[in-house]
Amino acid sequence: MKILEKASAKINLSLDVLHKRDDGYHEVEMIMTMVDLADRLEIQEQPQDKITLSSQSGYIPLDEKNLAFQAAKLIKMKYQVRQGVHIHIDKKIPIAAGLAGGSSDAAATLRGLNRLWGLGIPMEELQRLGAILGSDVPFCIGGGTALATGRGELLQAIEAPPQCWVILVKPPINVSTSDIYTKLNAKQIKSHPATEDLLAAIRTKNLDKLCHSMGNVLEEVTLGMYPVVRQLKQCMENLGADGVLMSGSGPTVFGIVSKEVKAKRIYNGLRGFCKEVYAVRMLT
Ligand SMILES: C[C@@](CO)(OP(=O)(O)O)[C@H](O)COP(=O)(O)OP(=O)(O)OC[C@H]1O[C@@H](n2ccc(N)nc2=O)[C@H](O)[C@@H]1O
Ligand SMILES: Nc1ncnc2c1ncn2[C@@H]1O[C@H](COP(=O)(O)OP(=O)(O)O)[C@@H](O)[C@H]1O
Repeated sequence: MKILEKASAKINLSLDVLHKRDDGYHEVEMIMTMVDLADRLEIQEQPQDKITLSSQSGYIPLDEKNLAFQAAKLIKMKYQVRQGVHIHIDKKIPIAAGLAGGSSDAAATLRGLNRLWGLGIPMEELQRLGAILGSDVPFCIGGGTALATGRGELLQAIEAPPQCWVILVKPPINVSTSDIYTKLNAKQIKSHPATEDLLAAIRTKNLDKLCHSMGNVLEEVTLGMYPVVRQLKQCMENLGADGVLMSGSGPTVFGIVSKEVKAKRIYNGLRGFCKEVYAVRMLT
């Protein structure tokens, strides 16, 4: 049997850090949502009791380092499954981009293997398993739009934002999430995002207010280290995006617009600067 799973990219409409915890993680408050840019996973039984991976992308590990491999290993171990599986990842989400590509592949693997092996694991339990693999994995399991707290694994589902276009641009650099969090001084954050205003904007489907309430405290660190990210933000603003923000720890910058024609204009404008540009719908 072959199972197909879609692993969508996420963006952070807001990312606030409240403090650094004793376990080394940061206590966050984030509003996350999915966009229509996705990897596709084919999950298939194989006769031998082992986990194997393949991908058309030459840029992701195909061994234990891959988060999809780790997800398969975890679920096999927890539920004592003695069957093998082959996972093919059709990679479309840029890597180490702040778009949770690896986390979403891990989430899709957990969902897919739950189906393939008929394990009947409820969503909340899958999310608890996901949290072992990474802070973003629980959100990627359920998708939708959520307010995430704790280290990102505590989720409260909220309404979808109003319909809009999202233009994503990723400069040709890879950013390590761990590096960015290490360099952040949680006690000296200059400006915190207006999370309450953003929640209200989403609730009332007010796209203009949404665009003006977005914020990400990790920008301070990433923009300081990589000036190209600041330049791309400026460029996206100059091209007329209604709201512009860096996603997660970066380096992807996204712009929000309501009209397709404007999305296309910004997309074309950015293609002159960067190879990795996407114009996609927000998944509502
Ligand atoms: C920043 C965010 C925002 O959505 O996304 P990305 O930029 O990675 O997409 C996430 O919090 C990333 O989640 P994820 O990529 O799953 O991170 P994890 O594997 O759990 O952690 C990677 C490293 O980041 C740091 N980390 C992560 C989450 C958190 N709340 N506090 C932290 O300090 C820790 O140093 C950890 O070792
Ligand atoms: N399935 C996967 N897809 C992408 N990257 C992966 C995957 N598994 C492991 N990784 C590794 O995880 C790191 C972060 O990748 P990714 O999840 O794309 O970052 P981000 O969460 O910042 O978008 C990369 O160094 C990459 O090598």
